[in-house]
Amino acid sequence: MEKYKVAIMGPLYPDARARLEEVCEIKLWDKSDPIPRDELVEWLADAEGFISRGDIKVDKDLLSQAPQLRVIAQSSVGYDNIDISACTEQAIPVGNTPVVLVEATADLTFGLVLSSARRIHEGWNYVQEGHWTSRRNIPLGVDLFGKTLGIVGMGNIGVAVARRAQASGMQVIYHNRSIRTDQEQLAATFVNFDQLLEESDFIVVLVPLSAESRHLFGKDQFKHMKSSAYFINASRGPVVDTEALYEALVNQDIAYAALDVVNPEPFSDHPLIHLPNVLITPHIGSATLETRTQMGELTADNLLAGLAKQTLPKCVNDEVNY
Ligand SMILES: NC(=O)c1ccc[n+]([C@@H]2O[C@H](COP(=O)([O-])OP(=O)(O)OC[C@H]3O[C@@H](n4cnc5c(N)ncnc54)[C@H](O)[C@@H]3O)[C@@H](O)[C@H]2O)c1
Ligand SMILES: O=C(O)[C@H](O)CO
Repeated sequence: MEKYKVAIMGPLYPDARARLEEVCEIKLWDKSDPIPRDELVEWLADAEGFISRGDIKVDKDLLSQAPQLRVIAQSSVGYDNIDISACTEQAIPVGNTPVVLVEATADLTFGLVLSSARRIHEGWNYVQEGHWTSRRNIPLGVDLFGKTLGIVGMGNIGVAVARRAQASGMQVIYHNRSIRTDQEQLAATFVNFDQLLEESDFIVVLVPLSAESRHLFGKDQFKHMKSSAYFINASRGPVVDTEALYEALVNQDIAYAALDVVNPEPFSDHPLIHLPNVLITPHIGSATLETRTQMGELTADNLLAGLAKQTLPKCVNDEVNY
């Protein structure tokens, strides 16, 4: 049997790789920098399947140069880098990896809440730098118990973060596109956006990036928050206006920011990094061995289903899912 031609933006985990190699002729880009656009265009000229990556823009122009393409899969739940309507127009189903990454991402997100509130990383730096001699004088942290956590984007990961917060004795309020039908069971209260900004001691952001959510958090929103508020973003960097966040932290309009995602990524020379009231991790929400392995498997399942013109297990544009 002739093998399917596929272009894959790595990493590609060993189990998924073995399955794909059985039926696919693979071109694999496994460098951490994104593939140059002209090289990608060349790769896609005869590709039937494509595993894309969040740092690659999949737009109309790219799709128009990929005449054989019949499925795109991506190892992430977010797909803001892909023009979904252009894919739908070309009858290309797009597979993503929701659900399998929920618990790992919720752990990291709540880890940011906990680490920033209790200054865990600062404590470790203090010990490592040899300052723990007789007395400790690092800034005091704050309790989680009895505080209010506001979640913006109460989807799969938001709900899993709420469970963790409730176990620590926090009250949970949330703002979402719509009131959740299971909110009684979640023991969380829907509030409007302004109310959430005003009442939360900790704000966790977990909305997908869209035209509506781009710069959802800017100068006015930070001014609306408590000056003691902790702001945690684990969604996408552009949901926040980075310069406005920097100003809010410098002016102490808010107390602290903990970010797993920033704009731009990678992020190595912005003054935000040098503020004392910031904690940044390099977009590692789902980065555990078990979870990344499952994401790799689901991505392979989506790709293989699309190549075989079958229904994708997880499809973003269901209308073209055969
Ligand atoms: N940091 C990481 O490594 C990491 C890992 C996984 C997901 N994410 C990000 O987290 C996002 C959420 O993932 P999920 O699995 O919970 O998705 P989900 O679709 O289950 O939940 C998203 C929720 O946000 C709500 N929403 C959408 N737009 C909104 C808006 N403008 N205002 C308020 N609510 C809005 C939706 O109604 C939904 O309930 C992803 O889209 C991705 O960008 C980041
Ligand atoms: O959307 C996701 O799944 C994560 O951000 C991984 O990129």
